[in-house]
Amino acid sequence: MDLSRVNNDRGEMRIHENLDELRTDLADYIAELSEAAVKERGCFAIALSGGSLVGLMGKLCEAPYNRTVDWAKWYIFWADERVVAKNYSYSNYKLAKDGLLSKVPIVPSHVFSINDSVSAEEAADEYMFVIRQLVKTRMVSVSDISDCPKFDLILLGMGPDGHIASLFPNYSVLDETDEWVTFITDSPKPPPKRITFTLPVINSASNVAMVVTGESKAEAMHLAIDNVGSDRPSPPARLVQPTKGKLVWFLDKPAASKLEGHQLSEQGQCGNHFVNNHVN
Ligand SMILES: O=C(O)[C@H](O)[C@@H](O)[C@H](O)[C@H](O)COP(=O)(O)O
Repeated sequence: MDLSRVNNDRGEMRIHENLDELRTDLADYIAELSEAAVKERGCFAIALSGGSLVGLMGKLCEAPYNRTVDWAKWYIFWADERVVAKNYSYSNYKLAKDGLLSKVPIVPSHVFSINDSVSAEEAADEYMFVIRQLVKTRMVSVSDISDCPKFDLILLGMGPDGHIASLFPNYSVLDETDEWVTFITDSPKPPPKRITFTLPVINSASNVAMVVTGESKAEAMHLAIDNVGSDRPSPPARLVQPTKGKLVWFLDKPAASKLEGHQLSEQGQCGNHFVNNHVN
């Protein structure tokens, strides 16, 4: 696999030559984390997002992963969800069900989708209650420095404006520290009503993967990673900083194209952030 890997204070960057290689690397990464969590604590608590992410996880439905992953031990959540009916094309649950969950032997009672028949506020409260029960039984671990749930893996995409989950730039929910799950009713990306994990929950996870592809994300990636100075906007993605967990960025070259040092590393030289380390 032709890939450049770099570690810096913003996590590990994995920049892929093409989407097919990114898909394989992402499937390997998720399968390895699942195996480690099942070995260590008997189950794997994973939170998904919407957008292109589920499509990029598609290799998990294929050999060898469809047979080797211990699907019965997976407990599935959503880091954010649109408050719409589950059969509606906007639903992140439907996206994941159609693209992944219906194709592998997941236990239906391990799939924790939101209540879509109540208000966004009630859906967020109920979802927090559900997670609280699972933390009590340790199906979801708990952070050792706060009372936050510690998911084994939270998978996030990023919008061109730098939003993650349903935490959009300049929204007050970015400052929410009391709740695990909160809501908005005026999302700039449709549909308007959404629930979302808060930053303390995201940053308490054992592992966070940011999966970001396409040139439209290049500027937001630059603002999320590089030291751009306080006069430039700081996108929500910059606030993803797991306290004790590990952060990995899965990028394609267009998404990475504005990162400092990327062009230099493309020419085989060392940039500020990038040292080419080709892994086979
Ligand atoms: O439900 C949602 O809208 C998402 O969870 C959202 O945060 C998404 O992950 C990003 O907007 C990236 O989406 P793309 O990968 O499709 O650009």
